[in-house]
Amino acid sequence: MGITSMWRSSSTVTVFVMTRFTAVTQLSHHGMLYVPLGYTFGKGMFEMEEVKGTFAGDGSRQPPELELQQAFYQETKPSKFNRVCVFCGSSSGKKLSYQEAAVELGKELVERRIDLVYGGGSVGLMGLVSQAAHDGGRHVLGVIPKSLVSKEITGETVGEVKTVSNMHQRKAEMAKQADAFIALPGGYGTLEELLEVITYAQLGIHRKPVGLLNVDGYYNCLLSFIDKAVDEGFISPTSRGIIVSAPTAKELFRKLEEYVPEIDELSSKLIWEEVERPNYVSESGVTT
Ligand SMILES: CC(C)=CCNc1ncnc2c1ncn2[C@@H]1O[C@H](COP(=O)(O)O)[C@@H](O)[C@H]1O
Repeated sequence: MGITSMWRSSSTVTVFVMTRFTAVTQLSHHGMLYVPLGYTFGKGMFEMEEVKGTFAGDGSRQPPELELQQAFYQETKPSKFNRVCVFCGSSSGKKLSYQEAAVELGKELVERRIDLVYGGGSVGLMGLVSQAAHDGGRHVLGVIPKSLVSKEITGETVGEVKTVSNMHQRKAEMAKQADAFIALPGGYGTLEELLEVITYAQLGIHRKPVGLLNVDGYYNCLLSFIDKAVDEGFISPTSRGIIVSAPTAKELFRKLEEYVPEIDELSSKLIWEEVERPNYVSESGVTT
């Protein structure tokens, strides 16, 4: 049996959320699984007029069309991620393969019904990945510091634009919005964003997967350097495992979907105040 919509028990959001949390433990106690539908189903998920999820043993009550659609959508959701953050070059790079990989990644987001958050604008690989995701009907969120917002600097952002005060806020906002991170080829900006999310994962501040799209071996030198740092005792083998890499978007997603975070024993004992990790707590309040 599936419960295809959660119920509203109170006019206050806090009590509503608490009701949902306590309900989940009740359902588990009775051996039932709670699989969220996700906002991507659209307005149909907010339909409250009709009672759903009750089935008469004699077959006298059959599920309505909307309920069947919800169940189908839920069962066929091709990814556990709802929104992925992509870091990539504000330049296009010299090889066509980098540009093709950016478009390919955008199309993979579409195929897996995953939305995109990125640094905004239309320059370089950033423009290609966002355009491909947008063309395929995904929600695209570009987060731009106000100093870069001018179209002469970063071009036009497809989809929604969120303007923030500075580069720090941009990273915080992108991280908060995403369930996972992927780096395409890029320069200093891409490396800086990538290394921050790896460092934060190492410290146990978040548990979101981090993927490196190693197009045409672009990141081979970086990966070799990181292996050297492991050999020389500066990065633990456990922390080496934070970086998931693959040459194609498809393979990378397969690995990211299976990724199970492992944190060094010392880091797992650290307690981070919410104020130190606001950027990794999603809107729903659930830290991943
Ligand atoms: C003045 C100027 C060069 C503007 C164009 N430059 C940019 N436009 C948009 N995002 C950027 C820009 N530079 C760095 N970023 C951020 O850093 C990454 C790209 O930097 P890079 O090109 O790899 O190093 C992106 O993920 C983005 O979040």
